[in-house]
Amino acid sequence: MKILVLGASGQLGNCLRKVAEENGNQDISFPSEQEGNILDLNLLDLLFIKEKPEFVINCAAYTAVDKAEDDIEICRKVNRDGAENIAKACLLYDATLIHVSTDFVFGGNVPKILSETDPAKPENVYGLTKLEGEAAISNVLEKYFILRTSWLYSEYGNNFVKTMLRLGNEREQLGVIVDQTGSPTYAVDLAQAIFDIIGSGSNAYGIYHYSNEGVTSWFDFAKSIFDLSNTIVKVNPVKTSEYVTRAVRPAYSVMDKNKIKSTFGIQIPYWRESLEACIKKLI
Ligand SMILES: NC(=O)C1=CN([C@@H]2O[C@H](COP(=O)(O)OP(=O)(O)OC[C@H]3O[C@@H](n4cnc5c(N)ncnc54)[C@H](OP(=O)(O)O)[C@@H]3O)[C@@H](O)[C@H]2O)C=CC1
Ligand SMILES: Cc1cn([C@H]2C[C@H](O)[C@@H](COP(=O)(O)OP(=O)(O)O[C@H]3O[C@@H](C)C(=O)[C@@H](O)[C@H]3O)O2)c(=O)[nH]c1=O
Repeated sequence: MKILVLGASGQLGNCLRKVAEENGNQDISFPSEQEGNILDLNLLDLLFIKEKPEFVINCAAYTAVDKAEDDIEICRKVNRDGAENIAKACLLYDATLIHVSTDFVFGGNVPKILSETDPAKPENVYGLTKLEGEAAISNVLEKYFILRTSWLYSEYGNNFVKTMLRLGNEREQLGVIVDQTGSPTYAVDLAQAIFDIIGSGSNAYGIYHYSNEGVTSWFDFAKSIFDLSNTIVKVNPVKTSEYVTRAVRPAYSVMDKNKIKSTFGIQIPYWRESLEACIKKLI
């Protein structure tokens, strides 16, 4: 089963590489951003001809949520046009696309657990362009799995866990938002779930939600990061209104995972247990 990973040098790309190595999967390629620039259709064409993938995993994205507010054009190019380019290549070469999207497609103004059929209503540029990417894929292709995930972290790349560990060692106290609720996701768990979907041989194409089990706030998440890493730092709960950011973030973005669990028989770890596993690798 030949697999091609795009956006391979990012956080999730690195986790896919690590899990593939651990699983002994060698039939997978991880081209660099130059070899696999998703904005270049000719380059994608050559890559698909060379690799002949049956599955393509798209991890490439513009993920700087605040910066995106002032950088709409490039953000949309990567998150919408890039996704569309990959879908077109998948259609042409008969590959199945696994694309990663986000809880930020939801506005999060209502404290309701969100299923795949709930209406999306993004409140920031990043979420909007990711939603446009989802639509572009479903307009072009039938054979796709879109996995919406949330609050991704791992030992690779930039993420909230690594930021907290750094700030916790630099400062005596920190303010962390207490009124945004969601579910953290260890990118290694997501990587394994992606391989499970490929391995299932299922053709139940469509949109799926995946995060770790359980619900928390950024404040409680930060407290757990410091507890599990034995970092001594005072964490002060702050309200969203007191912590000014360029982009608006959802107040409540907890996603229902029943569809992915029942369709593929995937078992999802509880967020704190996965966090512990990640912290052990980081300290
Ligand atoms: N991080 C998170 O908290 C969450 C992420 N997601 C989604 O998960 C997916 C993976 O995220 P994550 O691994 O954390 O993101 P990263 O930002 O770590 O990785 C994205 C990668 O895509 C690359 N990239 C950007 N533009 C292009 C391009 N034109 N061609 C090829 N590659 C490109 C980036 O390169 P460079 O760094 O050089 O720009 C980077 O290596 C994304 O789709 C994201 O939207 C969903 C929910 C939460
Ligand atoms: C660094 C820091 C952040 N925060 C808040 C700001 C924000 O509401 C929240 C998370 O901030 P970050 O900038 O780390 O994460 P952010 O970029 O908002 O994370 C999002 O990334 C995109 C790509 C997604 O798809 C989302 O699922 C989500 O993971 O924590 C604090 O309250 N205190 C702090 O010291």
